[in-house]
Amino acid sequence: MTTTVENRTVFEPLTVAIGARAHDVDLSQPLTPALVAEIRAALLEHKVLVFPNQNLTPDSHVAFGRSLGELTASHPVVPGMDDQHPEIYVLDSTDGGKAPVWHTDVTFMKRPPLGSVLRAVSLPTVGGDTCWTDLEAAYLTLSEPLRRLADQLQAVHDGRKDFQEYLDNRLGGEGNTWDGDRIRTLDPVVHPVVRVHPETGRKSLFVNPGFTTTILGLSEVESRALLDIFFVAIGRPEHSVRHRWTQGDVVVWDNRSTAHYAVDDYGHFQRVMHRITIRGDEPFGPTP
Ligand SMILES: O=C(O)CCC(=O)C(=O)O
Ligand SMILES: [Fe+2]
Repeated sequence: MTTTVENRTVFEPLTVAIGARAHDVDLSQPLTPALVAEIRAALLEHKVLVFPNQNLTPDSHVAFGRSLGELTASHPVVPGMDDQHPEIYVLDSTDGGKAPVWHTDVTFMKRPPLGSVLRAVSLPTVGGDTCWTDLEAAYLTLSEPLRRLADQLQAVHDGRKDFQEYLDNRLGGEGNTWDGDRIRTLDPVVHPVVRVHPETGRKSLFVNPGFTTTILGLSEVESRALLDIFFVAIGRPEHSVRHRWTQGDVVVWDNRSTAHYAVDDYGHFQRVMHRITIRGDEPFGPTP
């Protein structure tokens, strides 16, 4: 459904499953409470909101993020942009800032972010799109018996493959403060395989090829086979939206019910994005 505020059309759906584009919204200006409420409601309905042609600075990017919720540090491990902007995570393709795999952000922590606000700062001349996919739709592609099984499972999420070396070698073992704790180790965490959205009550298939390594209580072979089945359910084009960036575009996503994939099709061109993250809560599964 298209959303209107004071007779203006604000959000136009991009697909029936996921994604909407905002019209006539200037994120550099202070937002009225009514508009903030519309953005929050649209995020629950569409999961991914595209705000084209914005003119944000690092300061106004942070200010917009704050209007949506409490911000985290840039990342548990990767330092923020500078002392003035510790919340901004700079993804620079020439310094490892690529993510060409379906993943939900920071699920290797007990409390992954609620959502993120990503801004295109410097784009390659070709390629560099980002895709988001609906994990509620992924859950619904599973057969009923498999859904019943998934509802009961828990899985291990491990960020060490991606961030341990960075933590040890580039930061001397001292990461950022996350949920009040200084990060010195990246101990794997356990989350339900099916996450219940804390605001809508809808179920998502909350595993991801980026960070989920095993399913608790299964043999290694069973765990691998079942994760493969779950991963195949994630990322169908029909459940996904792909954004072709223009400089200044801002995209907000709900990290509780989506995964995303940054397409690495621009070779050695530089691509720089700024991301801020909104603090989230501990995922919970369906009650038996
Ligand atoms: O670079 C992008 O388009 C997205 C990268 C990513 O995974 C993120 O910002 O969380
Ligand atoms: Fe990401």
